[in-house]
Amino acid sequence: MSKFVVGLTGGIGSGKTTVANLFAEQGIDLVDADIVAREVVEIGSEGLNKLSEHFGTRILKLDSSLNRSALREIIFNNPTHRDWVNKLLHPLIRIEMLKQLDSAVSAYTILIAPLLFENDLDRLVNRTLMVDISTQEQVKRTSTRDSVSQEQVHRIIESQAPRAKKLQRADDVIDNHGEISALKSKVIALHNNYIKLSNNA
Ligand SMILES: Nc1ncnc2c1ncn2[C@@H]1O[C@H](COP(=O)(O)OP(=O)(O)OP(=O)(O)O)[C@@H](O)[C@H]1O
Repeated sequence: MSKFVVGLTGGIGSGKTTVANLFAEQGIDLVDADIVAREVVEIGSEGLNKLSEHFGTRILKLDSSLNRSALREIIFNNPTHRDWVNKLLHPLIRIEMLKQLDSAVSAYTILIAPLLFENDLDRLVNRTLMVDISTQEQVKRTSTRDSVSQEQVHRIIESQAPRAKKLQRADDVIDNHGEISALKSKVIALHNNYIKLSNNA
C-alpha cells in the first residue's frame, strides 16, 4: 500500500476527532499523536522506566503508572528537566508513530496531531490538512463538551500556534463552521483527492 500520509491538525475543539472519524468511515486508517504520546509512557515501557530511573518514584502513582501532574510540575519551571524529558520522549514518540504509520493498510493514512506544526511533525507527512473554526466557536464547542471554563480554553488556544499561521502553512483547510452533513461532503471531496494524490505518489 502507498505510504502517503495526511497530517490532520487544528486548534482545540476545532473538530479534528469529528473529521478523523469521517475519514475512518471511508476506510482510512488513523494514527493519533496524542495516543502515541501516552503509549510510550505506559507501565513497563522504556519511556516510563527511564523517567522513573531519572526522577524517582515521585513521578509514579501508587499503581506504578505515570503521575502526569507530578511530571508537569517538575518540568514546568525547570528548562533542564524539560529538555531532558523532551530528548527522551520525542524520539520514542516519533519511532512509535512511524511504526504505526508503517503498519497502516489503507490507501493513505491520517496522522491526527494537534501540534503538527508546533512539533515539526509536518516533516513526517506528505500533505497537511487543517480543521478551521473561529476562536469564538472553539471556546463555545470546547466548553460545551468539557467541564472547563472559557478562560481555560482561551489559555490553551494561546499556547497553540496562532490560527493565521496554521492557515498559512496548511495545504488544505476544512471549514467546520457548518453542519456535520456539510463537513461530511467536504471530507469525501478531500478523500477523493487524497486517493488520487496517493496513487501518484
Ligand atoms: N460542525 C459541527 N457542528 C457542531 N458541533 C460540532 C461540529 N464539529 C464538531 N462539533 C463538536 O465540537 C466538539 C469538538 O469537536 P472535536 O472533539 O472533534 O474537536 P477536536 O479538535 O478533536 O478537539 P480537541 O482538540 O480538544 O481534541 C465536539 O463536542 C464535537 O461533537
